[in-house]
Amino acid sequence: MPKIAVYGAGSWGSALAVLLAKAGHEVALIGRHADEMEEMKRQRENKRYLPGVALPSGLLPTTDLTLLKAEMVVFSVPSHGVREAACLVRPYLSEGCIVVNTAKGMEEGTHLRLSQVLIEELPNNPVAVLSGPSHAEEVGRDMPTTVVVASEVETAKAVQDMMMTPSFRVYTNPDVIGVELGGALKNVIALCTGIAEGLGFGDNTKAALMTRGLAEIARLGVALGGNPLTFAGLSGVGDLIVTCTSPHSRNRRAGVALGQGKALDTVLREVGMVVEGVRATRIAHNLGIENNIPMPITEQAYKVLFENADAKVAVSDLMLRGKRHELEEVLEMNWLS
Ligand SMILES: NC(=O)C1=CN([C@@H]2O[C@H](COP(=O)(O)OP(=O)(O)OC[C@H]3O[C@@H](n4cnc5c(N)ncnc54)[C@H](OP(=O)(O)O)[C@@H]3O)[C@@H](O)[C@H]2O)C=CC1
Ligand SMILES: O=C(CO)COP(=O)(O)O
Repeated sequence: MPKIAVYGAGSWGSALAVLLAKAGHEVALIGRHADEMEEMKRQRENKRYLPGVALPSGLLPTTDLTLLKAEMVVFSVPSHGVREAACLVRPYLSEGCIVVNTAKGMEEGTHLRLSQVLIEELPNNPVAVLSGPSHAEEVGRDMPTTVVVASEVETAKAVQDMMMTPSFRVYTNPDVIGVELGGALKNVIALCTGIAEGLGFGDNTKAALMTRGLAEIARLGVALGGNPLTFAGLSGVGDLIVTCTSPHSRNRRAGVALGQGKALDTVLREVGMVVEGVRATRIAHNLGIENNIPMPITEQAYKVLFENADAKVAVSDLMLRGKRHELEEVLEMNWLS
């Protein structure tokens, strides 16, 4: 069985390492704190990030970077750590080893997608992206899950072969841009549906935010080169649904607390894990302006997060926007032609 290394021992890295080890691979789960990895090795559990999930015997928790010499390296560090992590692991990777990014975000400052960051830093390695509706808590417990891997065809198929199990169904899609942007931008909308929930609004409001949120994700995504149909797939609407509705979602939970009136820094401290939607809101706001793409929901999220706007006023501003045709972009931009 091929050797696989997972770099980043938070919730997602741990769940994927469990999945891959159960599939029969020899897996090194590489974290950055020796004491925590030793404890994980002793307890056979990641008590901080994935409590209640036993680590199978084929999974080695470690800080030993030499174990990155593997056939596939899965990157599971938050988006803001991806470039630093790529530089750190570079000397240890075998040439041709597939690098799979599983973080959902973009790089602040450059506005690069994370696969672009990895390609810049790891030019000798094929890079793939794994995305889709997949909470660590459920993957760690073998609950049926479907995801998508995006890259050039042969790499995507190799990742599909290595990762697919009876409870983890992996589809391929060549549209790397669409898959990555769907995964990064849904976090903004999940924060917003959480805020609506925290304000005491109901399912109509959440469905409105999800549907019109998808419209603006696709609008920006297509302008940046994504395939419109990808946004109707697992990494688009699929991940949007799970993140906006699941009790596991950190973005949704952070939104609920914000809607209840807590301050952003308090909320981030309380969640205690990465809330990618905060950075993604800043990035999407800037990308919308740069590309002249209307992003009304993102715009209001930006005001609430970074300009102290009242969330209730933000919802009301969205409701009072000028009249529009529902399928404006589809008709204007000939998406279906
Ligand atoms: N959790 C989930 O269900 C899913 C998460 N994702 C995505 O995966 C990515 C990681 O999320 P997740 O695992 O949930 O996050 P967590 O907050 O659970 O864990 C983050 C992990 O990354 C480590 N880390 C942070 N910065 C660096 C760095 N620069 N170098 C090395 N390690 C670092 C943290 O270490 P330390 O403890 O030392 O800070 C921690 O182990 C995110 O982009 C998320 O959107 C995607 C699908 C599902
Ligand atoms: O991307 C995810 C599930 O597909 C995880 O979402 P959260 O980061 O909001 O928990």
